[in-house]
Amino acid sequence: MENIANGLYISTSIIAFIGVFYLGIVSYQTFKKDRKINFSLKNAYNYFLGFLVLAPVLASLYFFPIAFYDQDFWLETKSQYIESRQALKFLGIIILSFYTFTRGAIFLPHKDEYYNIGPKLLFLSLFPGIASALNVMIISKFITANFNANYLLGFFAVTTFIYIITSRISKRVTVRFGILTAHKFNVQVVSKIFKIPHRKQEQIKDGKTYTILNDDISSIFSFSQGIIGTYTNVITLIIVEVYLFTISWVSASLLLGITVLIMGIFTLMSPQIKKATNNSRLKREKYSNFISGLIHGFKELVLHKIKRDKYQKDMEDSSKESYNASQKSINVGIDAGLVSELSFSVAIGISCLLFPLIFDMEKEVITAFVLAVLFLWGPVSMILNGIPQIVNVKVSLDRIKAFLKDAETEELVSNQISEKIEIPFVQSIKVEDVYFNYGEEEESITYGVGPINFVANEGELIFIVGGNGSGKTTFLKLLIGLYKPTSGNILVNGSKIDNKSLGECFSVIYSDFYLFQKLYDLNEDRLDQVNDWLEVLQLSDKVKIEDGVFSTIDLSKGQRKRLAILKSYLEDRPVYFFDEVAADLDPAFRDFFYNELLVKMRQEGKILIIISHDDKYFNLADNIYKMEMGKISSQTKELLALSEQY
Ligand SMILES: Nc1ncnc2c1ncn2[C@@H]1O[C@H](COP(=O)(O)OP(=O)(O)OP(=O)(O)O)[C@@H](O)[C@H]1O
Repeated sequence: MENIANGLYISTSIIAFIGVFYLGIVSYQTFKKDRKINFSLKNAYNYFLGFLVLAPVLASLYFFPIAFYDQDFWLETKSQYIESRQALKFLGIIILSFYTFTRGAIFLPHKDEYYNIGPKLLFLSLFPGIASALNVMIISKFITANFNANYLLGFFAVTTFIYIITSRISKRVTVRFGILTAHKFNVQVVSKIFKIPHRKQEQIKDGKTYTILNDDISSIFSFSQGIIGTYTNVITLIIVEVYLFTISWVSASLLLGITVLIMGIFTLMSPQIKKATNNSRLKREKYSNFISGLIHGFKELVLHKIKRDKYQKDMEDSSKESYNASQKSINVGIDAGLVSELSFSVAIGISCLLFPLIFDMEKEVITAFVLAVLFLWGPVSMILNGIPQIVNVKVSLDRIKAFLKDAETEELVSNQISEKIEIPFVQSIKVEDVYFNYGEEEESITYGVGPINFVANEGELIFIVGGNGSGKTTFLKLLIGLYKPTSGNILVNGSKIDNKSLGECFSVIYSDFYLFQKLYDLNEDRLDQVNDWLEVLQLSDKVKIEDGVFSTIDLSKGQRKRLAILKSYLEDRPVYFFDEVAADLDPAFRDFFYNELLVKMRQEGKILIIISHDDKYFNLADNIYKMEMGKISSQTKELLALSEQY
């Protein structure tokens, strides 16, 4: 009894310490203004609801000694009983205070939801673990000892109630936790993707990005779900193992040894699981590339049976390969699981059949032991199932980390140079001896452009001409900061600026542009001109702009181009770069584009750089540059008119 009282005081101190520690953190976060007061009715309801869960917990403190030690526990006058009773009452008061104060943090929510959910989850998920361990102890006590079944039944009812209620809350919070974790990773990955240098991003296959955003993040979601279950089961395992020690230390030691052994088996097998999982993810990437081809190349594929059938076959093969690889990684997990189950069965066999003979154990003890061990089977296999998931998530995290590594370097570079440069007005943009190489230097075949020297001033209209592969698009990407020059400088208003800020100066329409339904960047001052522009673009009966969103983008190619031009105009940036924009426009609208729109924009002081083959309009140009074999040269209009080689 004295031991029990001491044990209770130790538990009480631990709970009090955790409570004070948590309150310290909450106070610090409140001081740092990370938490703000929020007295809502919902919060108050949740807070008081918690007392309903707490009531049976406190009731179980009353029932526990009656059920497990002495039916007259609360009546006995012996000093040890009085001491234990006091310790138990003290524990009750501390549990009540713990809830009252720590749960009070609900009225001071943290701005990062993790801080609200995390402690709640860790705390709540303890209960189902403790409750199910207590249930085993009750049943095993019922078999082995001569106790009044009514008390045990009462206690059983209380623990079951606690189990159900806390499981329900904990599972719901777990889902929230999983969603939050997956969302957080999603946000992180997407924000990093924007920081990957464009050249690197071009080299990453679609399949990789899809797999990272789908498979890897899903595996983080599943893991965050599983890990809480594992935590609850580990609590059950620890309590029941401790209990087993009180029944038979020999058998319990064996069981503990086996548990450690099983963990060891999994640790040894985890490199194999990791290798198989990694391989399956790579196969999945390959399959995702086929999905990308199916979406983007659908028109090409669907036209001819032979193409369609061959592509479908390749896709099926890749799908099979990907699932076979997953099967391999699952198989390794299954083998590890079976070895563990076998070890567990051997442990039961030895402790139930062999040890009783050797150590002369009583039948009741064996029965209680077997019962508890059999009960443990469920939590143990759930813990074991969770281990491959841990490996799985490790693979996903490593892949995400590797994927983002390039992004980190780019972020660092841009942070060093730029400090929120805003360029409202560009007077001149100058390119000085810029070179760029596509391949790495050690590669035998590399393609590069340079030297490029180019200048454009406010209110100038400049044409870029050149044959296929001469380097026009590469020059465009260099000028707008998508590619970083291998050497040379790009100056805006005479000053060197970094790539990111360079991009801010431009509004660009690429030859393979993507039209978003929402206008993410528009100058509100220009909004009142929208209807007039839609009229001019002959789109007013097709498209409306409401709250910055096009009512539709399901239009013909030429109409979409017109919409892209409007979108670009609404962006109102100082420099415009259009790559083959007029190519899909009908003659009337092409005329409007060159003779009216560009002229109007030039009058507004914009710098206009146009990649074009429309020699008919070259007379509008202030300057014409010609690209050949990656080099650029300024040409007079007259010279170009004589030459037909662009
Ligand atoms: N992503 C890339 N990786 C490697 N080389 C590339 C890449 N893009 C272009 N190139 C090479 O760079 C050269 C210039 O290509 P670029 O796209 O700039 O030419 P272009 O003048 O725009 O051609 P086009 O009129 O056909 O669009 C070409 O020889 C091409 O093979």
